Amino acid sequence: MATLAAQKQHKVTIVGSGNWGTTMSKLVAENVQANPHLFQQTVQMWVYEEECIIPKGSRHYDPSSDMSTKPQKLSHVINTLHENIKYLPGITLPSNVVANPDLPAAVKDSTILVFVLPHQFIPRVCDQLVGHIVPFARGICCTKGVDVSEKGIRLMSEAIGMRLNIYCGALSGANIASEIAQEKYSETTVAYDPPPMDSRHPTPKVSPSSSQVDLISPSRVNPSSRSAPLIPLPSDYPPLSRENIRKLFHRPYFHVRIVDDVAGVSLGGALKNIIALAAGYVDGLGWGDNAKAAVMRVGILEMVRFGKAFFGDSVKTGTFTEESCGVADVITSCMGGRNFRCAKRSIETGKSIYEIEETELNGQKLQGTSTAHEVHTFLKSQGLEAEYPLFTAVYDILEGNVKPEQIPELIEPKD
Ligand SMILES: NC(=O)C1=CN([C@@H]2O[C@H](COP(=O)(O)OP(=O)(O)OC[C@H]3O[C@@H](n4cnc5c(N)ncnc54)[C@H](O)[C@@H]3O)[C@@H](O)[C@H]2O)C=CC1
Ligand SMILES: O=C(CO)COP(=O)(O)O
Repeated sequence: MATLAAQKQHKVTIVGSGNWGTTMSKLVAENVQANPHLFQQTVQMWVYEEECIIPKGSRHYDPSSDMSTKPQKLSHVINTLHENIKYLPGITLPSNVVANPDLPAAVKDSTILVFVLPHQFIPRVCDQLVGHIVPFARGICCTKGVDVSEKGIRLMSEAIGMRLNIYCGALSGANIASEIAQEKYSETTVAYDPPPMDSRHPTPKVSPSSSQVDLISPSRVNPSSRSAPLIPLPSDYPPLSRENIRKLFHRPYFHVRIVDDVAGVSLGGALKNIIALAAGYVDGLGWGDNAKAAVMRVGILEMVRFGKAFFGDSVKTGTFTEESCGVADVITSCMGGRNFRCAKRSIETGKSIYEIEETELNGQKLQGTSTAHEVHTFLKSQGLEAEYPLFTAVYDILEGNVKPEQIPELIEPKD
């Protein structure tokens, strides 16, 4: 009788440890415990190291302890208290989450890399990963943003995949981290559609003329241009099928739907942050829910138009309208997200949104402000700013070119 090859387990590293990164570490760590045949039991969480001190309001505050009186390394505090007191206070992490400030050590031998960094840090962190990951690793990008350069626009999952020469899917949804950390029900969308290529299948051919990130279509970086063919997953690992990826993320309180539209999922997460800023502005003006609904409506139309215009047939309209990563994320982000709250506060206080981010977010980062700039840079390069009046209005408000009070006239269709 034939014996089955000994199966290895996948090692998972969460690259990031902010508000969402720490929440992802918690739920992934719960799932690896539930699936020991698929996943190694320790989940590494890479921490961008900094010093912190336990604040007075914390349940861990103890004036007789060094941690409450002298600055300590954040990774040490997380591993000692099993709590990220800075970015996810009040939530106990499973003991199999190990905070690690050493990036190469954190990703060593990991076959699954879950990227949860603010998008501005992705390129640099990926550059630091080159040569330190196994070549057959797979990525899932939970970061919300886009990557714009003089070469064009690409998804963060593409930016990761092309820099590291790995397949990278995306996870995005109506997912305010603090609610999920408290195990309140939510849904998410995972875009995962890898080429059929474990060692039982041939590696897909890549055109020899492809020249990595330099190859661009008229409007965007060509996602299929890679420096080398993808490396198949060795057959002694469990397959990284959709079902097994679902097992990594699905929890009773975090319901996963898997689709194949990486562009739609990624763009929903990135562009809703611009819409949330607009919603924050009109709410800060005291204009009420109808005004908020109006900017959400226009923003959703621009989101779909943007996807179709620049990502073509790879984007499905239904991803925006039917999945958590689309309209649902716009709604939750325009009710309670950080971009919404900070834009609103900036109107209420008369301070710039950058000052609000600096003084009120305790190190957490907004993604909408830089995304508005990046999307504007890209649209301008295409001469298409006027086709996206809400995205353009948010950019112009951030730049001080127009006032939030002008939003209604700015988004009114022009004959
Ligand atoms: N917080 C949320 O509710 C959700 C966030 N997201 C997305 O997840 C991504 C990550 O956000 P969060 O985890 O919330 O982060 P965060 O905004 O809470 O924290 C900022 C993180 O950036 C790190 N950092 C600071 N400087 C750095 C540097 N130079 N290099 C690398 N890292 C540095 C900090 O250590 C911290 O971990 C973003 O794209 C965000 O849009 C997605 C869904 C929900
Ligand atoms: O992406 C989010 C909810 O899905 C969180 O949005 P903020 O970054 O605006 O808090």
